[in-house]
Amino acid sequence: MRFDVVTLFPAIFDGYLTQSLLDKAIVRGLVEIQRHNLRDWAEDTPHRKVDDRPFGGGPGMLLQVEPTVTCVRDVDAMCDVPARKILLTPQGRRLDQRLAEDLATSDRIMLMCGRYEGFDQRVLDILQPEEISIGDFVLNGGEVAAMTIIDAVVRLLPGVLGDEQSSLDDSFSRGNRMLEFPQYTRPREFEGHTVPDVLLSGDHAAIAKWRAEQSRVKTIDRRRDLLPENSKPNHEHPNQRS
Ligand SMILES: Nc1cc(-c2cccs2)n[nH]1
Repeated sequence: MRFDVVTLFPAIFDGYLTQSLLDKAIVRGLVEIQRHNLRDWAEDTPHRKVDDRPFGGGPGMLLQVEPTVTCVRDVDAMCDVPARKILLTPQGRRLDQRLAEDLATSDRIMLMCGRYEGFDQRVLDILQPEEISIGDFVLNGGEVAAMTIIDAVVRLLPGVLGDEQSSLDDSFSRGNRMLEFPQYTRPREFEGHTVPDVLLSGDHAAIAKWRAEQSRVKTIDRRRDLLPENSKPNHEHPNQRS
């Protein structure tokens, strides 16, 4: 899979691209990430200006339609595979695991990272990108949202996670809608906090049963909305926080 990131701040991605899982996936040729600085498409070369004040007044600046549309078209044409265009915005469809799994089936994704007050509306009208939000909060720019999408998608690509780290059993993966059961590792006791005996028993059936119950209780307690209608308890669970 290839990602093309359109951004005013390509350097923001420097450290992120060298983090181990992503770096290994790139080195192994499982993913390619290209950055494109929107300022390279500025008409006004001395100042490389790509933003301007909004018509009708109002705070802040908008990213102008001409450099943005020209940049996206040029980047799209850089490789034969057409890019699935995604614009990061708080107004977009909320990212969830199902959308991440859908994105992971794409051969090429272009991530358009806005700044300031966003893009001139004609960028959306002309390019018709998919608008995606990573949550109901406002960031200073789309770059963090873009990294979130890259992170959630790359780990789903075949071969990226070894079998022992498979994403198949993740919370939310492939329709799984239960929260994770508690996990423990050595030491067996720390400051009086011990590991549940069942996990030390070697009884795999009992362990699986315990883990399933722990997931169910935690999901009821924290994310009852994830449970299918027919399995929602109609009483307050003893662990239910008030
Ligand atoms: N979910 C989300 C996206 C964003 C931004 C994208 C671009 C500028 S701010 N904030 N929150």
